Amino acid sequence: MEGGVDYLIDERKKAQFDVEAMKVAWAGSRQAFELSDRIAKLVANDPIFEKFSRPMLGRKELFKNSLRKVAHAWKLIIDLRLSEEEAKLLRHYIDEPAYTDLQWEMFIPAIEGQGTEEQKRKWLPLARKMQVIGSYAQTELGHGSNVQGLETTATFDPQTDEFVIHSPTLTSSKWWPGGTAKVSTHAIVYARLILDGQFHGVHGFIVQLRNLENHTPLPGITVGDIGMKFGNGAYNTMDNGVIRFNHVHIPRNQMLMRVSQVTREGKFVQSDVPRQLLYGTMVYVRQKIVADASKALSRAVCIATRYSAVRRQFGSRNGGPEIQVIDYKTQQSRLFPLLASAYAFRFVGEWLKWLYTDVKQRLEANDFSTLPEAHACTAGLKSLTTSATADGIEECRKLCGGHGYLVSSGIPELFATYVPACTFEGDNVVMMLQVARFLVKTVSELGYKQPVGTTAYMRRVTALMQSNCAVRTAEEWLNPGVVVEAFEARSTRMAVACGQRLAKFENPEEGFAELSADLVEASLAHCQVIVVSKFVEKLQQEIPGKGVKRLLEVLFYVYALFLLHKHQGDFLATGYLTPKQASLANDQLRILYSKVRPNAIALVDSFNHTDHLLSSILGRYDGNVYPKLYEAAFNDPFNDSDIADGIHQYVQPMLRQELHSAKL
Ligand SMILES: CCCCCCCCCCCCCCCCCCC/C=C/C(=O)SCCNC(=O)CCNC(=O)[C@H](O)C(C)(C)COP(=O)(O)OP(=O)(O)OC[C@H]1O[C@@H](n2cnc3c(N)ncnc32)[C@H](O)[C@@H]1OP(=O)(O)O
Ligand SMILES: Cc1cc2nc3c(=O)[nH]c(=O)nc-3n(C[C@H](O)[C@H](O)[C@H](O)COP(=O)(O)OP(=O)(O)OC[C@H]3O[C@@H](n4cnc5c(N)ncnc54)[C@H](O)[C@@H]3O)c2cc1C
Repeated sequence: MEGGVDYLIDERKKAQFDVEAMKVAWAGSRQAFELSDRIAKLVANDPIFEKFSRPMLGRKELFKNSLRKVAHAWKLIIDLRLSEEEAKLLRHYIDEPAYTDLQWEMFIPAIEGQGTEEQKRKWLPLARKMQVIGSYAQTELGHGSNVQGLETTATFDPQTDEFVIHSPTLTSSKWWPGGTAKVSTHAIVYARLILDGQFHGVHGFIVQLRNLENHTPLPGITVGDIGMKFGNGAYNTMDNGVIRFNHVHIPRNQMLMRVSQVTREGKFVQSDVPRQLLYGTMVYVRQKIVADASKALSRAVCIATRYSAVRRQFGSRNGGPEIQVIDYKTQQSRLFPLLASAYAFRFVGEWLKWLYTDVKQRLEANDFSTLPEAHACTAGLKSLTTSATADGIEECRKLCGGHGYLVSSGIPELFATYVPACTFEGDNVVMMLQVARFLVKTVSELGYKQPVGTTAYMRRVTALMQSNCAVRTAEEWLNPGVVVEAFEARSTRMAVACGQRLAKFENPEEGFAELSADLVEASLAHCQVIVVSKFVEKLQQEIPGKGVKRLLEVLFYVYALFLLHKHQGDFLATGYLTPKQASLANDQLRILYSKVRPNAIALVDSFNHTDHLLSSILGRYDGNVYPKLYEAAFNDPFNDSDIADGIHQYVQPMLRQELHSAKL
């Protein structure tokens, strides 16, 4: 058997649900599905957006090609009058990090969230028309996570009514800002505000970097690229920059002044707006990153699932077909939880978008009450989903065996592009420690303050601490209430235990540092409660289409019981489950895998990923893997000639024993 075309045709016949309806459930609505499908096809059919050859290009060629794609995309946006939502979908399907990500997802949101009305009126139209191109320059060579430790200074000069932006040390050089090395004309630069010799915290300043006529850096600005990053292609389409400022003057009205103001006289005025709003752009982007996780994981899972149905190993008797690797229970136990996670992250991402929209509206009306919860949720879910997705993509590579290591599998580039999400917008451990602070505070207030939002379950602290799981059979695990309660009890017990241990320290900060590894685990447990509960809430909604809801229920149980199995140490140590109950959960998990099995291909088809987006021979929709792998090998430019450069010079002298006289 040369190709897997027939295998995938057979697999699609096994589906026990309406795939078209599942596509709508995945997209969120019929309208969202149609929009997304239209833009996906627009990109797939446009040769300028070809990306299969990307990993073979050198850095300069790669970058220039990326600039061309953005220019073409921008032209399409104007010609086709695409809305902002459509433009962002276009970016998703083009699938290439570029300076526009920073322009649209950080520079513009930073001005929207931290600018005054006057600043918004001036800068937003320019940015939205791409008449200025902006980036987000926060991180420095010496500090990224510790924003309060940034060293760049913005000193007010009352003589000229200007701020002087300066990099006083090597470590204060801005380091990483995407889009900055070669493209952006402006950046939001985060710097320590100095007024009359006094430090007034870190603030954002709009700084022009380049001449708008000839694109050269302005006087006092040294700027360049920080160098090649992990993987060929991948994030190297982005020009991450280094910037040094040598006493660069900017007008006073280019400090983002919604949170605090500096008057003409150089006086600092703190408004009623909490200082944390300066971090608002990161809350916005973390929410986007959560939404992005399901997209990335679903791509890897789609490739690994299709290939697992095509690939056969062992079990042949008398020359008959071998076993499809997807039928191995070990393959299922590694793959199906990732499939279920993609759906879980899709739904929690949808909810987080709602939460963010709600917070944004409140912030605009100067209601800051839900900001701590939004910060904890975005930080925690960003950490949970990106870590699981990065690990999941790598697991998908292994699920594809040796061929998964080929660039043409599509997985190496996806992995290389995706993994920095565990670090940027907040290192994942640092983010979980933020959740920990929120949890510790919630637990310490339990005696007199009702927890709300995602910690509301801790109102039942007494019951969750005292009652134990009642499951007696594997079947009894198929109850959403039972499953959610198990996660809530484990999380509450872990958080309360941390709180009790912290109370023994005289210095709370010392205690927090000492117990930080346990606190991270408690935070993860809490974030898992959120993901599991939001999946259940999704299932409580009306979900049309034959068999769709039933399959989503199966995936919910797979996701939750897989986590329970993986973290059974926590569930047992906190005393909520007995070893027997944990073992019953695992028995149920095996039954669930057999329910997923006939639907696996249809479930990944429901992501509606085009072959262009997957850019994978192993994950091709038609399953025609082997002929295409063979064809691609001989199409590789390395195979242009039978005799590679260097063979005559370095190999033949060795074969002839003439190496000592050869010119090397
Ligand atoms: C072709 C045309 C196409 C057009 C369309 C294009 C569209 C493109 C679409 C693209 C989609 C892709 C989307 C993704 C793009 C992403 C690109 C990413 C590139 C990467 C960028 C970056 O990485 S930017 C830099 C990010 N840096 C960080 O995240 C730093 C992390 N550190 C921190 O956030 C903080 O310093 C901290 C959280 C660690 C806090 O430290 P510390 O304790 O020192 O804090 P403070 O003392 O300052 O404050 C404590 C107090 O504040 C609370 N708090 C902290 N953060 C927040 C917050 N964000 N919001 C609210 N509250 C916060 C904290 O909990 C404390 O509260 P207490 O109550 O006092 O405890
Ligand atoms: C591809 C990419 C694009 C980026 N784009 C931008 C951009 O456009 N603009 C921008 O401003 N920045 C950008 N960044 C920078 C990014 O935001 C930072 O790298 C990130 O915030 C992490 O900070 P750091 O590098 O200082 O890590 P560090 O904080 O130095 O982390 C190193 C290690 O220390 C640990 N650690 C640090 N603090 C603590 C703590 N308190 N407790 C326990 N452990 C701790 C971390 O867990 C990690 O293991 C980008 C980064 C990447 C990789």
